[in-house]
Amino acid sequence: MVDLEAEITATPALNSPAMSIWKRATIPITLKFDDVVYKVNPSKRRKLSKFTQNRKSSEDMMTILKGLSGVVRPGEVLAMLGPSGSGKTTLLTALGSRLLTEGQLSGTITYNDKPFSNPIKRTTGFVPQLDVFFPHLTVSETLVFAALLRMPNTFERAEKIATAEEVISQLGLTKCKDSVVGGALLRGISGGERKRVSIGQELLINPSLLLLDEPTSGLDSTTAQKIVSAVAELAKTGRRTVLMSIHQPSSRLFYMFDKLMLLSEGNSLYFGKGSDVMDYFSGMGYAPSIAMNPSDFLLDLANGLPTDDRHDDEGAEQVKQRLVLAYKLNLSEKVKADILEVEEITNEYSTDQFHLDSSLEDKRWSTTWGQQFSVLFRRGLKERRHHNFSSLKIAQVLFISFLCGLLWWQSDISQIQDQSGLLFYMAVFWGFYPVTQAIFTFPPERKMLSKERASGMYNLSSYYIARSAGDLPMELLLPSAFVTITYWMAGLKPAATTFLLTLFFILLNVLVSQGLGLALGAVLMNTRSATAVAAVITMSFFLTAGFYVQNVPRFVSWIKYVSSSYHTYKLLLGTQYKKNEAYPCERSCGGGLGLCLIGDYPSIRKIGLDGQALSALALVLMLVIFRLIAYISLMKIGVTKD
Ligand SMILES: Nc1ncnc2c1ncn2[C@@H]1O[C@H](COP(=O)(O)OP(=O)(O)OP(=O)(O)O)[C@@H](O)[C@H]1O
Repeated sequence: MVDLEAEITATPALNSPAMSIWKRATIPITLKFDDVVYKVNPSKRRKLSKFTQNRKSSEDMMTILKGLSGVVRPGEVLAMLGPSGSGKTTLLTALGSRLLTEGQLSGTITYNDKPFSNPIKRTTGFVPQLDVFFPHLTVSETLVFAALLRMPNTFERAEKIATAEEVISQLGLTKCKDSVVGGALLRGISGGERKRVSIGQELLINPSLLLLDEPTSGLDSTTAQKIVSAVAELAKTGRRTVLMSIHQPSSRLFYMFDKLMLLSEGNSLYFGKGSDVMDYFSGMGYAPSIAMNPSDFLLDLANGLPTDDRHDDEGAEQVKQRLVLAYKLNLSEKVKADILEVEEITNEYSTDQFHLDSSLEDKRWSTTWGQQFSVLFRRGLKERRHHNFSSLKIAQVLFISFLCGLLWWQSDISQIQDQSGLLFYMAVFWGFYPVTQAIFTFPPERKMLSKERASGMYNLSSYYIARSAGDLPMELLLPSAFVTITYWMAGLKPAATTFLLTLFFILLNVLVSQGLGLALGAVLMNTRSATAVAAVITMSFFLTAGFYVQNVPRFVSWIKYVSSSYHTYKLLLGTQYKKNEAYPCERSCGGGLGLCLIGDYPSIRKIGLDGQALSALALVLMLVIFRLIAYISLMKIGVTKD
């Protein structure tokens, strides 16, 4: 496997042909949206079945977007302004076709007069409000992996890497390119740098349509200015269509937008040229009484608080209603006419141009399954190198292995009770430890998975297999070390086949337990709840494994068959002992030592040494079922709410 850092260093510098790919959008897009209404059921939205949801009366639904219309052309930047909760993110998400299935969306949204499609998806960049990254990857690694996954195969691997390098330099990230991005628990790059990395990830695909949700929130005005002017420049020079939601732009930023949309409680109060907005409201009698930032004035208006004493007698609700009505009377027809006019103009792009460009063919993924797997596997190893090769984890397992070896030091068959205790302990320890590790696989990556799947970056199966395989070497290495140390120290049967079979069944048990942990993490997507449920399940498995209690009432005795610990324990006993083998025992009558058959040893007789193949089959079935449950649970991520 080629080392990524070496590869990055070896890539051609900025004069690579790859760097020109994002100078101009491949296909300029005219985005039109007309009468967009979005309703959600504010309560119980997750618990309702589709059937019940359909029966819900429309009064129960909350309308978040109330008939919004507009047009944004290539090279234009539309800023959506409005108070918190006015619907900016929802509209932006709807326009990026990333709304969740639980709401009801109506109206029309078209891209060059066509509905959303896979080629549009792959040429749409979406920068979410909250940046989502793998904290342990460096800036450079983050962008290179994104380039390898998102850029189509019409580009060579070296070109993809060169493009990532170019994005780094264009966005001024060279200084921090080798720093880890960081996260809640790990100090990394600054907020402004994170935002630029986030934008950079979207620039890699040379987007024709770029949607940015609050790209300046939390940044100082100079950094915000730099980011917005870079984006405006990209729109102009590359004929890109850019939409951004923005809370309260400074006056410097305000004048960079070509178009403005002012929202209030899901209603449009203004849609049109940024330069005309102040005239529009002053024409209605609303003008700032003092010199102020236009966006402050517009936000006051959207909140129903005119900064003008002529309207002191009007309540906030009255002001808002008046503005909504005025929009409907004065502007909505104009916007609709604009939409119609654009239809004719955009016909020039609306033919099958997307299909002419091989990079935009209507196939679902930009890269092959194998490439996705390889990149995701390498990315997973890099991100989790600290976790997987944690010396604490290794020390923990080594300590337990040696302790077991010492406690059972060179035991022999005369101590059959002790030996079966060790076999039981091996079954339960390796039925518990991997579960607790695997639970933490998917929940921390949920947001990332959701974001990347929504961008159509990769197939779920390539992610799933790469992710589970990434942890496997360590997951298998530790139990192998444990079995090797304990087995020989404890004096279990000194035969290579028996040792190898013992190791094989322990590893099978590890894979089953890992599957259980993956399934619990994926179903619950919450490590705390998953840990609580895992504790109950694994304890039930231990209790029913046949070591603690043998005389189980018939009506609950079936329970052992669903316990992976029972099957593993039985397989370990069957590997170690044969039914007809003798062990030294005390004679029942006459005293003294004699020989008894292992098959007659009370606890072994109860569990039985027959049916080994069935137990192995049961473990294999569990392995498949748990992993299927995990996979099916992950399928909903990216198409339902986070
Ligand atoms: N799925 C949902 N269920 C219930 N309410 C929702 C849902 N989605 C959005 N809302 C509500 O819709 C309104 C608009 O939300 P949105 O996030 O679009 O606002 P915003 O203008 O982007 O706000 P901010 O500037 O604070 O990010 C809010 O009141 C929000 O609580």
